[in-house]
Amino acid sequence: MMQDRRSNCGFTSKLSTLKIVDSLAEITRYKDRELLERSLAVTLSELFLSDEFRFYRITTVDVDGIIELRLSLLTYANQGVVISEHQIHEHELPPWLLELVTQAVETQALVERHDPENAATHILYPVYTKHDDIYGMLLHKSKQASFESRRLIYGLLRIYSNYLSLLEESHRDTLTNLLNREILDSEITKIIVSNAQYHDYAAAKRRRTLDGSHAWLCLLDVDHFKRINDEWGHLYGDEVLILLARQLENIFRKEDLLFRYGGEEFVALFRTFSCEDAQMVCERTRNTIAQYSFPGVGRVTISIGVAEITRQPGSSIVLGQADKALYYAKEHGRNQSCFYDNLLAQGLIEPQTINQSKSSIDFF
Ligand SMILES: Nc1nc2c(ncn2[C@@H]2O[C@H](COP(=O)(O)OP(=O)(O)OP(=O)(O)O)[C@@H](O)[C@H]2O)c(=O)[nH]1
Repeated sequence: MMQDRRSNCGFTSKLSTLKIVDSLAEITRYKDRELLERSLAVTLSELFLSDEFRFYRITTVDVDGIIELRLSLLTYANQGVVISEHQIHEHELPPWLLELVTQAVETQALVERHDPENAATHILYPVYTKHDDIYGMLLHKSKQASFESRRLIYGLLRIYSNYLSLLEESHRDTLTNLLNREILDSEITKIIVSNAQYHDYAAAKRRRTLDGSHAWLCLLDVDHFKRINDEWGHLYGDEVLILLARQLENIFRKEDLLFRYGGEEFVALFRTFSCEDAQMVCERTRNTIAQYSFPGVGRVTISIGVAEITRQPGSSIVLGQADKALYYAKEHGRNQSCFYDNLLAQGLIEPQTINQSKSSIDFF
């Protein structure tokens, strides 16, 4: 009986054991989340050759007080062929899928639906974070899904999400729980690489083939932080850093990335549709912090240096440019935000060179 079911789901027991071991090794080979998801999709479609897999990321957005679910397709795999991530809009999704997702979110369990037209079954597996929130959904389309195949996929997804949690933890700063600098470089590089695929970057922006948005790196540094440590002690200094991180999380949007970059330095990566919007974001950040009363310490200000991420030859150049703007802000009164391009256009600073980029950043 067991043998029958196994051959139903398309693999023999010996081969499948080897394949599963290989799959586990493959899934846990990557540190980059996107590669991890890709390898999961490839693995599943190699194990179940005639089936289709789609991996969706689920996010929630607050639209005028109503929480809406948003899906983006991270990977699509069919017979080992993987098609990469793209954002999808709700109207592109069949109504049955939205219904299935809602059911899975409500029941927090695997749900499925028979598709008589294609004589197939759609099985939707929720994927959880370590806090038991639903992080994504795996949609498996199969003509012969068995009990064992469901168990196996469920098990692989658990391994995947446990590994993802470990990875996420290793990317977090232990004091503030923001992202740490280890993955900052790769996040900047991803933006540079995606910009670089356009030969005429400026024209691509005008035509909105780049979705019209600008990507910014904002380097924030606490003013006179040494004085806080000296006057109140390191524990209070640490508390300021923790509270500042929470403030930044409130100010920036969920999709923006926040890092603790050094001792009292933070980085935000965010997108806006115009330079003015970016200036507004930075000023709002600076102002909110300046008005916040840190328990026991009182008012604390920050200085901000900003660089646009375009097609610089490397992440250290972007960081160097933001650092140069930050240095200018510090030297000219602190508690202000300065943009590298504006300072350069006004002749207030010299262009950042590759050699400077290697040495100008402080590490902690
Ligand atoms: N409490 C605490 N202090 C830290 C931490 N990391 C770095 N520091 C301290 O942060 C201080 C940074 O001082 P400086 O680089 O001189 O800068 P600043 O006093 O903020 O002065 P400006 O940046 O010029 O406004 C040093 O005293 C470091 O010891 C940390 O994790 N916790």
